[in-house]
Formats: sequence, C-alpha cells, structure tokens
Amino acid sequence: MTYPGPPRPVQVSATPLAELADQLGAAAPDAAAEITGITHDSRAVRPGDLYAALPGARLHGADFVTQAAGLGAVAVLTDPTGAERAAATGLPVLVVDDPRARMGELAATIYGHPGRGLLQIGITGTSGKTTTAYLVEGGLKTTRDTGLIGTVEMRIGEERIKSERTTPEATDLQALFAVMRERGVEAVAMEVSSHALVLGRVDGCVFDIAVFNNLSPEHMEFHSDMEDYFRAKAQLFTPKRSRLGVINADDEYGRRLAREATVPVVTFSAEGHPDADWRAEDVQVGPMDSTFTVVGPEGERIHAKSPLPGPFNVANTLAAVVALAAAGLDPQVAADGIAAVPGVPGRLERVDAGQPYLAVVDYAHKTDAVESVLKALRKVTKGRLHVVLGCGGDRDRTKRAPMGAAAARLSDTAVLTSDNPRSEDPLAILATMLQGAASVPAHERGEVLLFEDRAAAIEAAVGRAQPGDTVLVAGKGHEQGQDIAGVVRPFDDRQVLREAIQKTQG
Ligand SMILES: CC(=O)N[C@H]1[C@@H](OP(=O)(O)OP(=O)(O)OC[C@H]2O[C@@H](n3ccc(=O)[nH]c3=O)[C@H](O)[C@@H]2O)O[C@H](CO)[C@@H](O)[C@@H]1O[C@H](C)C(=O)N[C@@H](C)C(=O)N[C@H](CCC(=O)O)C(=O)O
Ligand SMILES: Nc1ncnc2c1ncn2[C@@H]1O[C@H](COP(=O)(O)OP(=O)(O)OP(=O)(O)O)[C@@H](O)[C@H]1O
Repeated sequence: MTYPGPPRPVQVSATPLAELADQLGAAAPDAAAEITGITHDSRAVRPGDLYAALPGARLHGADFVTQAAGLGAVAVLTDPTGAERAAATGLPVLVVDDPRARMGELAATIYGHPGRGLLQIGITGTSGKTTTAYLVEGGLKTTRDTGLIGTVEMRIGEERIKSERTTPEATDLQALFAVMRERGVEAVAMEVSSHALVLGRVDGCVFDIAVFNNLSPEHMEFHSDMEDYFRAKAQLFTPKRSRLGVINADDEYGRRLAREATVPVVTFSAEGHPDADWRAEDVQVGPMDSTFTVVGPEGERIHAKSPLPGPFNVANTLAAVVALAAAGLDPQVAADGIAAVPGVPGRLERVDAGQPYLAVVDYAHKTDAVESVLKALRKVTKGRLHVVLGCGGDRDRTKRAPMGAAAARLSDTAVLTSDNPRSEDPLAILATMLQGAASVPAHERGEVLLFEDRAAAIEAAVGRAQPGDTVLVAGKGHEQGQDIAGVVRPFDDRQVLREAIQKTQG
C-alpha cells in the first residue's frame, strides 16, 4: 500500500548525510549520501529521502526498510533495535537512542528551517482547538497570506488538503512549512494536540504565540492521568516551544498554567474573572452568533462577534482576538476578520432542508463538549432538544457513562447510537452509555432511545422534531466515515441528517 503523505517542497538544497550525523552526534556512516527529504513512513518515501525507521507501540519502522529503499530512500535513521534490519538493505544507517525525539530537528535542517520566517500561532486545549484555529486564521487573513493546520484540513492559501491527524508528524510538518514558504504564506494557525507534544511532532518549532483554551478529562488511553495530560500541554508554554502564552483564566488548569508557564503570559476571561488581562463584556448571545466587547489591559475596547453560537464560542473568539493582538495585529481589524469567518466545518454546522426547526451537526465527542453544546442549544431552543450521540470504540472508555448521563440530563430525547465502534461490539459500548443515562434520576432525564444503526438513530430524532425544536447530531462533525470492525464505510452526518429531514418533509 502506498500513501502519498503531505505535500513536499519543490526546491530543497541537498544536505550531506555526514552533516546530519554530526548534528545528531551519531557515528558518521562510511557512505556519502545527499539528503533532500525525510519521512517516518515507508509508504511516503520519495527518492533522496532519509527514512526514519521508528520503534512504535505496535510496529517497528525497521520492518519496512525494504519498501523505503525500493521507493528511493538513500539512508536510514533508526534506534539500536532497528540497526541490523536497516543495515541489511545496504543503505547507510544513522543510529541514535530515540530517533523520534531527533527527527524534528533533522527535518528542520533538511528543509532549511522553514518555520523561521512564518508567524506561528499554536493552539492547544481539550476543546476548541479547531474552532479557534479557524478564527485565528480568519483574523490573520486581514493582513497576511495564511496557512492552517488542524484536524479537519490543512490549508495553504486557498488550497485545502485533508488531514491525517490533528498535528502532523514532525517530518510532515516541516515539509508543509517549506511548501508554505515556497508559496508565500506569511502566518500559520495550527492546532497542537497533547499527543503531538509528547511524541515530538512539534520539535523544531518555536511558536510566536501559544494559546491554551481549557483542560478536561480526555485521552485517558494515552495519558496516565490528568496530571500527565496537563504536563503534556504545559510543554508548549516553555521557551523551547513558544515565546508568549495566551491563557484562559476561566479554566482551573489555565490559571495553574499561567502561574507555572516559563514564558511570559497574558490571560483572558469570557466569564468576568477579575485578574484576567483581557475580558469579554456586554456579551449578547444570539441563536447563531454572539456579540461582545473585548476590554484590554490598556483600556482597549474592541467590538467583537463570534460567528458561531454558544458561550464557549465567545471564549474561542476572545482567545483568537487576544492571540492576534499579542502577535501585533490591530485587534479591531483582527476581530472584524474573525467576525467574517463563514463557519467551521462540522462545528455547530447547520443543516437546512426547509424544516421548521433547527438541525445541527457538531463534533462534540467528549463529555465537556457535549455538555457545553447541549447547554448552548438549550438557550436558543424554544421547543424540545433532541440529541443523537455515540462513543468511539478502542478509545477512552471512561467517558462513555458520563456522555450517556450528559445526553440524558441535558436533552428531551437522547438517541444513543454507534460512533466508530472500531473493533468493539457497538452494543457493549451502548450498554455502558445507557448505564450512565440510567444513573440520572428519572425526574431529571429525558427520553432515552437506543439504535445500533446510526442512520436509524438520526431518523428517530428527526421523527420527533416539531416546529421550534432543535435536533443535534453529535460526534462526527466533519468526518465522512464510520469504522465498524475495521472497515470504514462512507457516513456523513450532514448528508444523512439532510436526507432524514427531506423524508419527513415528504
Ligand atoms: C498514539 C499515537 O499517536 N501513535 C502514533 C504513532 O504510532 P506508533 O509510534 O505506535 O507507530 P506504529 O503504528 O507502531 O508504527 C511504527 C512506525 O512504523 C511506521 N510504519 C508503519 C507501517 C508501514 O507500512 N510503514 C511504516 O513506515 C510508522 O510510520 C511508525 O513510524 O506514530 C504513528 C506514525 O505517525 C501514528 O500513526 C500513530 O498515531 C495513531 C494512529 C493515532 O491515532 N494517533 C491519534 C490518537 C492522535 O495522534 N491524535 C491526536 C489528536 C488528539 C485530539 O486532540 O483529539 C492528533 O494529533 O491527531
Ligand atoms: N471552548 C470550548 N469549550 C467547550 N467545548 C467546546 C469549546 N469549543 C468547542 N467546543 C465543543 O467541542 C467540539 C469540538 O470543538 P473543536 O473541534 O473546535 O475542538 P478540538 O479541541 O479541536 O477537538 P478535537 O481535539 O476533538 O479535535 C465543538 O464541536 C463544540 O461542541
């Protein structure tokens, strides 16, 4: 199987392998090779590449060196356990103890430190990274040619490329920066996941501005506990990774981070925290957007509009305005650019087929996000609120019962269903969600329905909708597939919801 990998720059000056060996402090290989690219994935190798054969949790990249050599790799970087397999190809091999920890700096060298000329704004937090990145990009666009890197897509100017993950691996990221540089991009808004920080994906980057939105329990399959999760996020707020932190003072972990960060920080609050440097005041939450005044430390007063509904999007918008002000943009110009963002794919995205009620698709797939979005929609719903929701298989199991409970407590109809069960039995996942729903006292919970089939669940919610109601289909947002037993079948909530509505409209 081949995989094209992300785009690569056209112009790269070759770096002698010996120079890279020197940078690593590794033994110099006897062969002279000239390196013009680097990848950690054998399927994405291009002629002239250094192939980084990494030890992983499941596999070892050294098992794929033959493929890498066949595709034109001219040298291999690996750890001691991969050295013998790599040498068997006859290619020169660089051996270091932890190649994953070194490949970011090598990629930066090979592509000529492409991030240095870019204004880089990195966004982290459990919820709101994608949304804030789009808003930051909208503000940046007012004065600069922009790029965007995140969960939904990567954008180089107007070109859009589907993302493999939230934060690309370091080899891909540096190549992407080099492409951006070639195409005249001046500023980039980028999501930085905790996985990325732990796995060295942003090694070789120093963000001009690092934004922290919030932290709530999530990814407990990857982080041992909340402390470990916090520590991962906190790495972004050190001089090695950023120059200035923009931190949410409404979040308890944000307040801790503001105290413990080793870079200068400015704080913001959408909830009136008295010590915050920047605050949102006069907030008017409308059905599909919100307006407010951003008040700055020097008495600045900026008229801002969140182009998305819900109080949490006031916080995301405020984060974006403050980040852009901290980056030196005129905050009013930045806020106007943010207000003009047409929406964020799969984030409170409206589906309109002429029905007399509101129908939205949202990426909420974590307990906090589900609670926030249901509370936000409750405020703008005159009638009843119906939610369709599932939990992924082979991922954090601890959130299943709380998500079932949140859906039951905060909606009138909770239709529990499948959401990428992967290798797990969908009914077993549903049983845990149902236990959570059942833990809510009867007088505090709405109707709870179970449908293993997601399309049937969406139809059931739509079937209950009356004028003035809201139907929320949560979990998948922009995603376009459903992974059942390792087979990904096409499934787009927006399309299935539209078709279900059209059926009832007759
Ligand atoms: C926990 C985690 O993030 N693991 C990532 C890590 O896996 P790993 O080191 O265990 O690698 P492995 O699968 O054992 O393979 C070992 C090596 O062999 C290589 N290989 C493998 C097969 C092959 O044919 N050729 C080949 O070269 C792989 O590229 C890898 O370098 O390195 C792999 C190579 O890049 C990633 O694909 C993999 O991401 C997994 C699939 C993943 O799903 N990660 C998610 C959880 C993630 O990173 N999520 C965050 C967002 C979280 C959020 O905020 O919601 C993200 O930033 O996307
Ligand atoms: N600041 C916020 N606080 C709480 N919930 C939020 C916030 N921003 C967005 N959400 C909710 O979380 C969902 C995901 O938002 P978004 O994609 O912007 O976050 P993310 O951090 O990129 O998520 P992920 O890590 O899952 O990709 C939204 O669809 C919305 O329901």
